[in-house]
Amino acid sequence: MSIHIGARENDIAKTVLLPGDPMRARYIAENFLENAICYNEVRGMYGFTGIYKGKRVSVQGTGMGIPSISIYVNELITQYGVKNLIRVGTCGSMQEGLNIRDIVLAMSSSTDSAINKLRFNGMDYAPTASFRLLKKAYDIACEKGLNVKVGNVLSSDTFYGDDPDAWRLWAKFGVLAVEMETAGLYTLAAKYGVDALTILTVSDSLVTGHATSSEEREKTFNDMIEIALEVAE
Ligand SMILES: O=P(O)(O)O[C@H]1O[C@H](CO)[C@@H](O)[C@H]1O
Ligand SMILES: O=c1cc[nH]c(=O)[nH]1
Repeated sequence: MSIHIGARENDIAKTVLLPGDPMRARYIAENFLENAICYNEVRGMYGFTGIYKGKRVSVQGTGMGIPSISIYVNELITQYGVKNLIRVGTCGSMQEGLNIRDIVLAMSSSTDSAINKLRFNGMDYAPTASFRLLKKAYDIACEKGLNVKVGNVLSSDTFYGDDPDAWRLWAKFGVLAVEMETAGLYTLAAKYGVDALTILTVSDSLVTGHATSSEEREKTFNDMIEIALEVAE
C-alpha cells in the first residue's frame, strides 16, 4: 500500500490509463475491462485492474491538476512498478477546426505552472510524450478513421483564470488545446525512465463556446478510451 493508493504490490498492471475523473475510471472498468477488480477507493480516487483483449490493464483516477496527478504518478511508478502511463482526459480546443469530440495526442506540453521552473532552477524544460506510445496511438487512430490531431497542449494550473483571453497567446503559437495535467505526467515519466502519453477528447471549444455536459465527459468519449486500450502493452 502507498499513502494514496490502497493496492497490494501486484494489484496494478504495468500499463495504467489515467483519467482525471475517478468516475470515468469506473466507467472504463465497467464497460471495457473483463473481470475488473477495484484496488483503490482511498479518497474516492477509484483504481481498477482488469483484462482488455487478453492484456492486463489498470485504470486509475488522478484528480485535477498537476499536484494531484503527480501524487498518483509518483506512487504508481515508484511503488507499483508501472511502466506505461496513458492519460485519457478532456480538453478545451484553442484552434478553429479542432471540434467537440475530436481527439488530440499531446506530443508536448507547455505550462503556466511553476512546478518545472522550481525543479529546474528557473530554466525551461520541454515535457514530451513517449514517441513509441505516440506513434502507436497515432497509427491506431488513423486505422480507425478517427479525426486526430497531434501537437502541443497547454497544461494550465487554472480552470477559471482571471483573464478570459489568456488562451489566445498560446493559440497564436500553435497550441492545440488546454487541459491541466500533462506537463506533470511527462516530466515524471522522464525522471523515472518510463513511457507516458496523453490522449485527449475535446469537451469544449474556447473558439466557438460549444461545450459538453459533465455526464458526457464521464461516459461518451469511447474512441479515446479504445485507442488507449489498444496502445496498452
Ligand atoms: O477530464 P480530465 O481528465 O479531468 O481533464 C480535464 O478536465 C479537468 C477540468 O474540468 C482537468 O483535470 C482537465 O485536465
Ligand atoms: O477548457 C477546458 C476543458 C477541459 N479541461 C480544461 O482544463 N479546460
